[in-house]
Amino acid sequence: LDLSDPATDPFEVARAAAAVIAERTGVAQHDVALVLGSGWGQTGDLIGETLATIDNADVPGFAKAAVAGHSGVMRSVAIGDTGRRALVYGTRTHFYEGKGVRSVVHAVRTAAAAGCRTIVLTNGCGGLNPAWRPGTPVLIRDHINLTAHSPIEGANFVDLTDLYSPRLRDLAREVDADLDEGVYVQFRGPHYETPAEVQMAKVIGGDLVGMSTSLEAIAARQAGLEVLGISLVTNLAAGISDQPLDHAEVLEAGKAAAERCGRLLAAVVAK
Ligand SMILES: Nc1nc2[nH]c(I)nc2c(=O)[nH]1
Repeated sequence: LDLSDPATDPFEVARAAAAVIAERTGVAQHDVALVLGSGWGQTGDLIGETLATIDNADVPGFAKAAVAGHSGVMRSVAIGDTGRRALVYGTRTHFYEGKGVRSVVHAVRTAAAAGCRTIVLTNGCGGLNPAWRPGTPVLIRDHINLTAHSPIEGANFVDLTDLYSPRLRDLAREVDADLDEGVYVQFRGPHYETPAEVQMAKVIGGDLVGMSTSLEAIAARQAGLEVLGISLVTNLAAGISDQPLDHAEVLEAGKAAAERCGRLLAAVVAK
């Protein structure tokens, strides 16, 4: 079940992962999956009671997070008293880790194999709109994938119209009417963009720059999941303000926004 072996069927690894999740959580089906990006780490707790915690290393296809401070676990969380379950991933595999696109989207495929019909992809990102101060959550309306890669293998021409569900975006705005929307541009990373690259992103229609999410969203569409994407602007993208990027500022902004983001996630997921 080695995802890096071309002979392996990645969907078979996802089914094996879902079987471990069902066995360890005691439920055959989860309903909504959440990927918590930078700054979203603590928001999962506001969704409901954690009923099981599984170490990523115990689940086929997942690697133990190497990054200090990132939890290498996934959690089965009761969604309020709806009787439904959320599968909450505490960390994600970024494309820049060089583990291959299959690893980047494995959590998405596992969520679908575990029965989820919806996935909420969150991330931390840079904002191109100066009105979006650090700590502002922004709904993703569409994306521009600059990775030059796709998770889809073979002549499988998946349509990506309305990839970011208008229905779920409306639901989110019912919860928080002030939410703005924007186009998310995925760069490979791990370096931040130059000011010139940020201006390019702006010229081609981008509002947010990040290093995740678009490949996961494409895989989610292929798996038939309804997708909601929410970015947390943790910094102004390079060159938008004359200040250099500071990762400490990024993490600080994420923590400050956790309350608003947690309430938003909890309410959307419960609908
Ligand atoms: N590409 C890119 N990714 C990011 N992630 C975070 I947090 N901030 C940024 C940013 O400014 N650019």
